[in-house]
Amino acid sequence: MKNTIIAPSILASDFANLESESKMLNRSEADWFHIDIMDGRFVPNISFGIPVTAAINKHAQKPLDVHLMIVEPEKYLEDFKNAGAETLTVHYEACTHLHRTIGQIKELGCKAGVALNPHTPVSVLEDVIQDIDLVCVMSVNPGFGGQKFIENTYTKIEKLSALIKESNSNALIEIDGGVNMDNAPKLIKAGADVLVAGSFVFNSQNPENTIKNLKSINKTLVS
Ligand SMILES: O=C(CO)[C@H](O)[C@H](O)COP(=O)(O)O
Repeated sequence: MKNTIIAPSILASDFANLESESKMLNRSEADWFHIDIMDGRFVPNISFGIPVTAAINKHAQKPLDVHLMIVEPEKYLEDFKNAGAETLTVHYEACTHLHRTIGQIKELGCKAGVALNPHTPVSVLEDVIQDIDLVCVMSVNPGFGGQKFIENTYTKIEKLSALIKESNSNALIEIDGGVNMDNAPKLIKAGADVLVAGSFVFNSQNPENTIKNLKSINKTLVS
């Protein structure tokens, strides 16, 4: 069984203690830092932006996976790259010229991700799937942490896995929203490569241990 990437979402962390939260993630078995950028326009919530991302990057010793839940993301790609982003994920629903935006991300030297809202079918990615490094499947409606996982996600992962395979794409499948120890094994079995977990990690008694438990799921699954 492949090694699942665990990307805790900073959105659920203690914003007054980002240095210690970052150090906890450095110590933990987390693979990436997931950074949720919300603009109050694409989604009905505002999180934080470029300076806070750069501040987290000062302490992070792992790649920053930056999820842009914003309109006109192409205007800010370079700023987020300079703030430390390794992966830049834009929303399909926010990009009129998605192919151009993907090209801009790659020209910056970042990995390119595309996120899909729950209502958006994976088939919209048919003509760009070979150009991207990651598909972020939203398993909640974006904008808030702590929401209930949408069960249709499993079917969507299966359809996306088939599309990736038939297109000879190397894109990773990332699942974002409502991920916990109950649904994570089924998500991995369905084909998820990256699990984003916010409240399940940061609201737990021992976040480091919770990350360890998520990371160890692979070992319990028969390949
Ligand atoms: O993108 C997001 C919300 O738009 C968050 O990353 C996502 O909701 C993860 O948080 P949680 O694990 O608490 O559901």
